[in-house]
Amino acid sequence: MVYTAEADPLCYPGTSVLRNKAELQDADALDEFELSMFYTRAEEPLPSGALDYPHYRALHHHLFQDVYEWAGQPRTIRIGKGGNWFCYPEYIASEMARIFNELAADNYLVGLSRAAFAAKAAHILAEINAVHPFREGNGRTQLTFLTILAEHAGFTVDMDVLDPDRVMQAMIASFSGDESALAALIAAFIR
Ligand SMILES: Nc1ncnc2c1ncn2[C@@H]1O[C@H](COP(=O)(O)OP(=O)(O)OP(=O)(O)O)[C@@H](O)[C@H]1O
Repeated sequence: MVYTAEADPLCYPGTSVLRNKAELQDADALDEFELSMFYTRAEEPLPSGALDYPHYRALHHHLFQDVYEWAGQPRTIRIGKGGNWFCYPEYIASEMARIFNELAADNYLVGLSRAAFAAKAAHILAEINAVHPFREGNGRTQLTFLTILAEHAGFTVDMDVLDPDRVMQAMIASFSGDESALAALIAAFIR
């Protein structure tokens, strides 16, 4: 995913290719490697945790540990997409703590109807997306976390229902405060 970013020490000089463990300096080759390692790690048992920010970071670390030294660590530069700037790095920790406190206060969305779960999960995901804690891999960590959250709340999930383009459009709408499309997608994804 292409970002608007400040001059980025995580990239190879003069490029927008992120430094990576395989030392791939070609963007397409890195995308392919990243995707293949992501799928491999996503098939493995995921780190367990308390559905909190450390757990969220552990998920990102698990999924991207083969590709990036900084897997699981928050970004330190400002980034945005399509004209939307995400949370400034100095506020990431406090914002993520606030969001996960909200989730805990809501009993991790346990005991809700499908529609109510979907609406609240859409809100949590929209908030996490607006923070965008990592330099890369946010979307995939969001969906992995959503799966864990849904299963913890007693739903079964069908990842195949999630069309990547529709997820992205819904996520962009949520950035401007309209979480309805995201909630509808989540409602269709859980049973
Ligand atoms: N213009 C935008 N405004 C807000 N959010 C956006 C925008 N464009 C994309 N997103 C969201 O950003 C997330 C993608 O972030 P990132 O590229 O770090 O993740 P990824 O896992 O590497 O990529 P992808 O989700 O495309 O596989 C997705 O949730 C996507 O819907």
